[in-house]
Amino acid sequence: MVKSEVDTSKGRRIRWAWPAAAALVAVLLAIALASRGAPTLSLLDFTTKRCPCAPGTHTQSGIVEDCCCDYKTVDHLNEEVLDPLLQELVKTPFFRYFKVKLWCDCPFWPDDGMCILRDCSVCECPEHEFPEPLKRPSSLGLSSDDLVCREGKPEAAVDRTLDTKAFRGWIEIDNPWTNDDETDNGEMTYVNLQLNPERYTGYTGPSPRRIWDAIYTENCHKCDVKVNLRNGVSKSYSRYLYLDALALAGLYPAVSQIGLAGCIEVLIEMIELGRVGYGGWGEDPSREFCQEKKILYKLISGLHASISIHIAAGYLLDEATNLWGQNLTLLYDRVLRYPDRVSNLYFTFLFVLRAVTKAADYLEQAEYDTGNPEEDLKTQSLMRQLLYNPKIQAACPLPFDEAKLWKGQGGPELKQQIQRQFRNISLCKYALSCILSALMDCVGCEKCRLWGKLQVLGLGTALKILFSGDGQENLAERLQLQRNEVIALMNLLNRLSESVKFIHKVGPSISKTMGGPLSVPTNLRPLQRLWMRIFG
Ligand SMILES: Cc1cc2nc3c(=O)[nH]c(=O)nc-3n(C[C@H](O)[C@H](O)[C@H](O)COP(=O)(O)OP(=O)(O)OC[C@H]3O[C@@H](n4cnc5c(N)ncnc54)[C@H](O)[C@@H]3O)c2cc1C
Repeated sequence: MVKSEVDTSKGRRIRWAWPAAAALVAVLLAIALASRGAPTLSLLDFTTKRCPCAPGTHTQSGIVEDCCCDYKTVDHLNEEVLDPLLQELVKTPFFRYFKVKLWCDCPFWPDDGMCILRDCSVCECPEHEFPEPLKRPSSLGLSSDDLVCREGKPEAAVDRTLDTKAFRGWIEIDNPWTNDDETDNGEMTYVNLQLNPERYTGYTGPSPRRIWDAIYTENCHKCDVKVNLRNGVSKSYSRYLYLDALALAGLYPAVSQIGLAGCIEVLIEMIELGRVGYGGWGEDPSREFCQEKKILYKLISGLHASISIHIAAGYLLDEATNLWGQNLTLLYDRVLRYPDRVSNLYFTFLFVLRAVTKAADYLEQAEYDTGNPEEDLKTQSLMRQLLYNPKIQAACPLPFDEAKLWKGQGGPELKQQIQRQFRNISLCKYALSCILSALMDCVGCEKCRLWGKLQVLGLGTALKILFSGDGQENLAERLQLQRNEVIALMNLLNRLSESVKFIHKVGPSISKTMGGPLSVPTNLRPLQRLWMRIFG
């Protein structure tokens, strides 16, 4: 009897609940459909309105979070314009060689990384296969057929005394944004990237885990700057030394890193403190700091997702038969089931694309000289097609709005605040590039280290372009990029473009088979799942 009463009351509750739930669902669906049906920013909107820099959601529809283009447009542009151009571009002699220091000491902990595959090792370029003008400006140049490295060949020493002469207008000085000394030719080697695809290498376990952990936990908060003045006075500052101000004051040559353990410690010998131009020592900007930190996190997460996607796209399925193919389970487990990682990949892609288009005038004027006029003309033409592409300009003219993102509430303090924030990100950029670059020396797998270094340099270059000043004005005159930075930037864009293309192609069907993104747990009731699908 009692039981029956309970059942009855339950039944009543259910009967009551359904009409209410149905009404609720109807309302929610109407709202959801209205918001989904609402036009995303059209091409025209971009030309007439300010970029919304959408707060976005972590679903792969609508506007990419903190960016100015929607997913659909990005996929479309990538497929139609970016991917075909980039695929061609990275094959050109100019973009397929990368100068890198492969044998490095880890400044943080002894290298315990073990690489289990032959694929871990990098094919370096024998001297005779490296484009002549990169060695001697007077040489005749090689046909594209000669520019082929053969995998498995022993590393050969290359003549490294060439870059400054071969690339007029390109500056070959030590890059303060990286941990490597680019002028140290004795340690640098040239690598043909085409022969060293980024794919599965078998580098797993505690070593890469520790590096990723370090990458995610390092941030600008930990950057202490120690300043030793000539007069013997030593001062410590917590990250608020404006390194950009020092750069402007021409003090970078006097800056030397004296240690990288956990933070950046910089020894600056200055004749007089007064030489530090505008800005000087800053006050605590921590209140404005989180947005920049968020951006840096998203960039790293996007890059990490891209690396995982390349591992999944080129996986050694059967070592015995050397069978390579796609590992879609890995793709799902590491990337697709986390919508934020996918969204961070799109964010990073748009961020780097914005840097490339922002530096269009500079990149167009740069010399792409490898001594093979035919190939070099092709490189230049591909760059132009990419930099001034009407489809990109119409559909996604401002992939990421670096100025808008840090905009405050307005008023007279606005400009000052933006300037301060630019300096923060500059310092962050320094920390990011420097620490990440140093961490790359701890990557135990050579091929992973190659691509890690290239992509970190590419990210650092994008940050440098976007935040070297506070506007577009005279960027081409102000900006100075090294050849290797441009190579890294465009190859990074290509890596990201390939990743976006791959998940756009296979993502939806895999998510369907594997059960959708993690944010919608499978143990939820249908209504709860519907709610989560609509509102995240
Ligand atoms: C610089 C670098 C380059 C590498 N290149 C290669 C390569 O070319 N080929 C190769 O086979 N291996 C490469 N590896 C190793 C590879 O990235 C993985 O570390 C390895 O495959 C082990 O994967 P895992 O499943 O332990 O997760 P990992 O990818 O190592 O991830 C570690 C942890 O980070 C978090 N995480 C993972 N992805 C994201 C994301 N997108 N955003 C936020 N958090 C995330 C998760 O908590 C995860 O458990 C590289 C490693 C490094 C550090």
